[in-house]
Amino acid sequence: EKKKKKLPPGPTGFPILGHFHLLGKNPHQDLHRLAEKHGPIMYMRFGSVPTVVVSSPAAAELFLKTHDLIFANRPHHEASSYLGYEQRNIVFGRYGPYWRNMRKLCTLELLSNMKINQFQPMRKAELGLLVGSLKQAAEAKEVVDLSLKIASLSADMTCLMVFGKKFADRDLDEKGFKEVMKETMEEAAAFNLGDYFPYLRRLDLQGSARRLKKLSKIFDGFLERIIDEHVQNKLEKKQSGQDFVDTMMGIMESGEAGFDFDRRHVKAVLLDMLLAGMDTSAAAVEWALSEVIRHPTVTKKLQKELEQIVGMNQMVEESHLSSLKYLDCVIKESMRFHPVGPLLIHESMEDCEVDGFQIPKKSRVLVNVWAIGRDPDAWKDPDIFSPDRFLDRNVDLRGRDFQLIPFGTGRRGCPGLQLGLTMVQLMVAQLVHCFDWELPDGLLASELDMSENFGLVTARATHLMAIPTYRLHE
Ligand code: HEM
Repeated sequence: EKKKKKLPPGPTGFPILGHFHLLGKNPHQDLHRLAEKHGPIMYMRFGSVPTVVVSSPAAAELFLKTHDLIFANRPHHEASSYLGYEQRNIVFGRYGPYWRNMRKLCTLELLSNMKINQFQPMRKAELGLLVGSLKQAAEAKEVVDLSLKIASLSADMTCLMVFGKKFADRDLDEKGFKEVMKETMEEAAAFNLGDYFPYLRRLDLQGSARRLKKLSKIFDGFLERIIDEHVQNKLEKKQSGQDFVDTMMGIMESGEAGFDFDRRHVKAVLLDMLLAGMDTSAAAVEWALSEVIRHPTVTKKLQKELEQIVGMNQMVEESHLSSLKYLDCVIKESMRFHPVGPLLIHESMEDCEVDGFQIPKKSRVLVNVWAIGRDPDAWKDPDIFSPDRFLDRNVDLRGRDFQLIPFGTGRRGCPGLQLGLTMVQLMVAQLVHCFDWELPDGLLASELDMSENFGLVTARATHLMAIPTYRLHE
């Protein structure tokens, strides 16, 4: 009862998500014992699917470390059929040799430290372009749509790495990149009846299959054009370097993969990199900047650190990042407070027993990262944004400490962690170092709307508009 009062409501607006709670009669005394020992765990049935919601660091450790292998599967999701090329991708892929091989391939060819470093000059150039355009806006004292700018920068960086070139907004579809991405994330995140009542799937009562089909057609056409272009360039020997598409096509043509690998697999993994990388990084930057703007003392402290480490005569370089300790605290605090993946969605591969509690095969496990980040037993004053809490506390966000897991952890943890973190740290540092930010229409920083627009898998910040003033010495 005491715990119930202290815990916040869950991210989807479900007041029970943050709590230990059972629907109906409780046949599971073992679950009570488990929850008493490890903190809030909820067990219920959504339709025909047994579902466990885990909302404390200790319980998350049980599912993502102690029993990681058993819970390393992903459940069926309507979006996985359409956007995951029938679960041929990594994000929705079923645990097994194919998923392992694909993940290894992507880590090696795109997400390794060596590959990330290769793209450092590209990130510097792209960020330089953004700073240039913001400088012009600063001279004209214009209001800037920061959300849009950040989303475009993240899209450009991701496309350059994955496809070897940038695209105009309308190249994907007449609605534009950002709009299609937004619709896709919303569909992927939506609660879908068919996932819990399989016999309703064919009726498509919510119309999500129809909408997902339409979206997947847009992406498929776009990816087909990109692959054709790469094939053509290779035939005409027009190409300079080798990008991720060339590498994937090379593996497909050589037959060296050692597992089924055709165009559908190439497209599935290209779409993964686009969908998993672009929106997450942009949302994380948006949240962090919004919090920095809302807290002038945090802005001052961060700017002071940047002045000392980087100096007022130059922009931030990636080589500075490891020395920016307060920046590290700001990003950690922002990810604790606003995880862009508030619920990790896993599935049990077999019947198992977790500390005395029986969990059947194909149960869904939702790790409530949002509630864990606000667990009063793990965090002092969890509802206050305070980066300073990390100054004297060695808490890591890479999956070692279960009270802070914005990238997940274990077998299904984010393989793009290093790339995503680098992009987020660099963008936030640069935008705070080069500019002071003022909100338009005399809006006070404390009045900035921070209401969280949650879906099941992503959380978006509200639109951030602001007026920049350039700070660096010419
Ligand atoms: C700030 C940026 C990012 C955040 C916060 C983030 C967060 C996450 C989270 C929470 C998961 C789910 C983990 C789980 O279910 O246990 C995930 C999975 C994944 N992420 Fe990221 N991510 C980010 C950037 C990226 C980038 C840049 C890429 C690649 C270009 C990427 C690729 C993936 C993939 C492929 C998966 C699926 C892994 C699997 O199912 O095996 N992410 N990410």
